[in-house]
Amino acid sequence: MSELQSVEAALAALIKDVSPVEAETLPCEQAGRRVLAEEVIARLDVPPFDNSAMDGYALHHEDAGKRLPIVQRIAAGSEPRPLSRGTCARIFTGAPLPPGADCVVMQEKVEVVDDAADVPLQVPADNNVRHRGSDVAAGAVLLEAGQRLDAAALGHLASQGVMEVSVRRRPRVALLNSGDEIIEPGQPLAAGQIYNSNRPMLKDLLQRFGAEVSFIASMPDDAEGTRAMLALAAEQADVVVSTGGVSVGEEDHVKAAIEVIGRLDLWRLALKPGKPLALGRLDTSDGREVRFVGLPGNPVSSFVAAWLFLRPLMGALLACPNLASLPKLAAKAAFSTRTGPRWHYMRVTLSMEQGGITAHAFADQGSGVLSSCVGADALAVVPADSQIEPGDTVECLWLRSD
Ligand SMILES: Nc1nc2c(c(=O)[nH]1)N[C@H]1C(S)=C(S)[C@@H](COP(=O)(O)OP(=O)(O)OC[C@H]3O[C@@H](n4cnc5c(N)ncnc54)[C@H](O)[C@@H]3O)O[C@H]1N2
Ligand code: MOO
Repeated sequence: MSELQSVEAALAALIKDVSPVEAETLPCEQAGRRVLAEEVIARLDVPPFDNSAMDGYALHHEDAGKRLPIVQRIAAGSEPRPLSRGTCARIFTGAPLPPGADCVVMQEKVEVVDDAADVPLQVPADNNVRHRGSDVAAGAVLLEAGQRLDAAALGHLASQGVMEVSVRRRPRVALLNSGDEIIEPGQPLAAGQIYNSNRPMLKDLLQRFGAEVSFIASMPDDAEGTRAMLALAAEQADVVVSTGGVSVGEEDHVKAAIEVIGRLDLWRLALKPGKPLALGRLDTSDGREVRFVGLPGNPVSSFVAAWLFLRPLMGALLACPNLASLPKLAAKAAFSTRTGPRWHYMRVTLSMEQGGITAHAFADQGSGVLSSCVGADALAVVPADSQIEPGDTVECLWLRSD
């Protein structure tokens, strides 16, 4: 396993044969950000009746240009009477159109004289009318299976009177970190120690990708303790994620532990940052096989590899196509760089400039420099053994989506 593996090959190995987690039924108000396990079919036409898009006057378009007596007043929520030709109805936004009317003139364009309305000369049929079923037709697919329930999707469900939905349960992830030098915020720093930045960062990313972080622990920097903690973590979770301890030093026990108590599928990628990433599996006492992702300890390596690997892994477990890959966009580089044998995933901010999108690289792209991830809009992907000059086009992976 000395060859560097491609990101593509590693991702394919990671999600191969991953089965989606089970479905559960949840009230809609608890289902935000969850992924639909089944498609939802519309029960109702939306809007359920023809209605007015404006506060104004409803009439038949052939009565345009006349002075029309105002013969009824239709508020939202009321049931209109049929409208005779040569008359009009005062109507409000969202109120049902009366039978016999086919258009609405907004009140700003109408002169009211006594109990009659002078309407403009030309009013096309359908003017300011929202037709029954124009948004959603009953029987049509309202939302597809695999759709993440964002704000608009939740509104769409409510517009149908839907109160509960079948969604994937959140995949349970055990999050471990290695390194005796790593301590938690709240404790004073002794010489040589650093705070655990990867734990809250990875926890937040995992939750954002749809996971429940069900178990969090630190692994001791020894072989036996590392094996015991990995085995315990696997019992609690669908996926075990660790950070640190996957490189080549004799203090790096994680990869070796996986080789003893589980199986190592792949190690070392042509990826900068993130080279020593390790992928494998662990067996549990109840006969389950749990995926293992060993992220490198350098904070930036963990951050980048989480976007590249943990997000699509959650996509496979949740059967959610949007999580399978990051949105791509082409940008003009505002930087120069040269790569060696690894593909470089550079943290960039994006700006709109004449001629399109420009990518600005953070000045220090070191894998320990976490400030290069704060405020990053995208990862600019620079292939191995290549050179980028300002103005060259680079492919960027957008980090602002779910
Ligand atoms: N001789 C070699 N040394 C290294 C190689 C190599 O190929 N040959 N690879 C380097 C690369 S690339 C990376 S990336 C790192 C990854 O190593 P590990 O995954 O074993 O990570 P650690 O050694 O445990 O830690 C690396 C670095 O990150 C800090 N760290 C670790 N965990 C956390 C945490 N939870 N929060 C904040 N910071 C953390 C740790 O203190 C180290 O500074 O290996 C290179 N070495
Ligand atoms: O792969 Mo390491 O992440 O370059 O520092």
